[in-house]
Amino acid sequence: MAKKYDLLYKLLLIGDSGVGKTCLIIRFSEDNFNSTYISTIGIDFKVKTVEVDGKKVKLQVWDTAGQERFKTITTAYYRGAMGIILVYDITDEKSYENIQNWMKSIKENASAGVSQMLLGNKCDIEAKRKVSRETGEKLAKDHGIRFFETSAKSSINVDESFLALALDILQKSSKKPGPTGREVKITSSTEKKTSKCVLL
Ligand SMILES: Nc1nc2c(ncn2[C@@H]2O[C@H](COP(=O)(O)OP(=O)(O)OP(=O)(O)O)[C@@H](O)[C@H]2O)c(=O)[nH]1
Repeated sequence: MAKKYDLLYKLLLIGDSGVGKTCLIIRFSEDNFNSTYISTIGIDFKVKTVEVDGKKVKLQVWDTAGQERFKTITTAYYRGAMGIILVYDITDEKSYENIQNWMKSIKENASAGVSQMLLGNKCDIEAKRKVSRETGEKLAKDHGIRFFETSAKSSINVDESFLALALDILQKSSKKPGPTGREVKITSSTEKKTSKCVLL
């Protein structure tokens, strides 16, 4: 029987409660969105196999509870992650300010050299925006990590961001990261989905 995947990557989403971590994972794994808010208790995961640079990569995406009371449980999962996705809500300044604390938590708990990425979610509700795109971009740039504004609701930059992180991990683990670089193969249509939010 043909092997179902070539590589298995464990990704972890962290960020304040209510920023949309669960919705981003559901959009990515099931292409679905539900506006009913059920706060995650502890930790959960979903899987999706994608194609990155000609390889079948099974992404095991771990969803953590943003609430402080679950911190001890969730930080225990940092160590096994190959990629960590930091999420804030563009309509909630506090969730953006707290990214610094989440980054500190990565330093304390994750493996050195873990690939990271910053997402400003809920970019579909521009009218309620409190954090500018430039602010998010700058923070990511200062830390040398990728940045996307996303919308789990309108399906903007969700596949693109997960695939970009998977590519980062693949390149990091590759023995021959030559100067020519490697390309991520995004098979879904990216044009119409990236209209509202800028992709770096
Ligand atoms: N407009 C809009 N609402 C969103 C988006 N993503 C999530 N939401 C809403 O935000 C609320 C919280 O979403 P969740 O995905 O449960 O948030 P979370 O970060 O997983 O929260 P915790 O599990 O408590 O850590 C829900 O009511 C969602 O419907 C988005 O892209 N746009």
